[in-house]
Amino acid sequence: MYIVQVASECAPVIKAGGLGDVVYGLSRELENRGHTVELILPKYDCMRYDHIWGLHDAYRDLLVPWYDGAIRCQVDCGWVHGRLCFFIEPNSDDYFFNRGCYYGCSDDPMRFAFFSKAALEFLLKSNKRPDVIHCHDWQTGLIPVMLFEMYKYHGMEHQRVCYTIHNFKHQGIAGADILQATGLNNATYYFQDERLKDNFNPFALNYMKGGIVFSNYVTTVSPNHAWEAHYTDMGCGLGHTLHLHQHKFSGVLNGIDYDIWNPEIDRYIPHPYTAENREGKVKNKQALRQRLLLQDTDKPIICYIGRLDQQKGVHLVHHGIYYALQQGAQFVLLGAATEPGIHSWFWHEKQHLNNHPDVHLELGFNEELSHLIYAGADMIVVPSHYEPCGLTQMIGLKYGTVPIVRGVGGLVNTVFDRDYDESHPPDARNGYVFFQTDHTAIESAIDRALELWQHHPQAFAQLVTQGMDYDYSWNHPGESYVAIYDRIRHQ
Ligand SMILES: Nc1ncnc2c1ncn2[C@@H]1O[C@H](COP(=O)(O)OP(=O)(O)O[C@H]2O[C@H](CO)[C@@H](O)[C@H](O)[C@H]2O)[C@@H](O)[C@H]1O
Repeated sequence: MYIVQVASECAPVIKAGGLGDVVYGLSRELENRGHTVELILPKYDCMRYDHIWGLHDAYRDLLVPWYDGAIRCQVDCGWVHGRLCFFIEPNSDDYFFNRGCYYGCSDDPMRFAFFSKAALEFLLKSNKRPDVIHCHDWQTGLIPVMLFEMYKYHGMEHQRVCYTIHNFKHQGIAGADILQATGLNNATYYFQDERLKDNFNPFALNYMKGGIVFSNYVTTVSPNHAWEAHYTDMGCGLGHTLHLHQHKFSGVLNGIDYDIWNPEIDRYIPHPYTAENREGKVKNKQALRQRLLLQDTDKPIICYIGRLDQQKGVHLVHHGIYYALQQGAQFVLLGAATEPGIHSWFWHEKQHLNNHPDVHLELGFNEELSHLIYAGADMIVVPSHYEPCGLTQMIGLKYGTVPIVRGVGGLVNTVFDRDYDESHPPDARNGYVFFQTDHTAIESAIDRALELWQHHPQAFAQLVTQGMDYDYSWNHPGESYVAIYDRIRHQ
């Protein structure tokens, strides 16, 4: 099969969070299975060019119709750790992707509508006719809309779209001008309940809703979150739309790329280790302390790695830091906030705790450091408010870092409480789960983990082994996506 992934991120060249990991990991798995995969991405000025090999011109003078005229684009192509990627660079005064950031601009809906249009135009003009176009998140929600309303009539009638939602919170909301810009026009047609009209704001168009309505198949990134999005407020207003399209909607649990996230071969950690021999993990813990200037004591290290966002339960992360210190543990946090309020909150905490020998808060994005933290910490907290899948708990498991998670979304599908999970026998449990959002809930889960670490080291080691034995590779999800592609290809 010939599959084209269109997304706003692909790790490690463009990574703001888990979307990048998934786009890269799934693409590699599909190629390993013998399929042809290409990726279409924006050419951001701030992406990691050091991760692209052989960047060269692929298509010059791609004229992308936009409003009444056209924007001239250049498409470059190169390999990102073996994946063939096409990067779209528009030449216009809008500087869509030359902003020094991936997201966070007031015209984001316009920027990514343009990217979606350009991606389709590139496929059309370069005569690429994939069996499946796999689109991700709101940024590419307009692709199936434009494909089936416009491009289908210009030679792309056989292409099918699989649309994956990684985060229902961000849906891409725009006004009627987007219809003129993209050439979809016909406002009366698109401002219909069964098309793009936002379910709550009658004057707005919703890209993600468009993605759900027009795609041949829709997934989100875990079975439990598929249920939550359909039946609870976690669908952020799209529950009814999902209900109407339930025949083509399901949850596929993400995988982890074990070529990148694997303590046996991880090039960012000084001491490799395996589930059977974890001496390296002890040394990585020392290396982590040295790197972050933490005191060398006989204490467990609890970590948090992730975006600092309401989604991630920041108030519980914050409480977790102080509670861990109070209970005699060390704490390491690596996170970046886009919301100014959260950023300044954690920045002040960092100043406040700066001279504390048992805690380090690293505010910013640092891929290399994240590997050392996964390898050196004993436990990882993921107290999310909601979590479509969650990768950090799965990476933690692979690195023998016991997850302490809130029982929501994909966390429920991947972490099984050592003491209370009744659906798994004791030798298949791998972490700690709490459900409420108050302080007591996370405290009691941390207490249980620390108690085991401090007083029953052998049982803790056994729990680590059980976690490391789990297979959250792309193997199973890869199979599921191929089945979905096969199903829609023959429609
Ligand atoms: N400051 C930092 N420095 C270095 N690395 C950092 C970092 N902050 C985060 N990361 C890395 O980014 C990834 C984050 O994964 P998450 O599952 O938390 O994704 P996120 O919430 O962004 O995305 C959404 O998409 C993913 C993928 O579908 C879903 O798992 C998730 O639930 C959903 O919210 C991990 O690889 C982590 O190590």
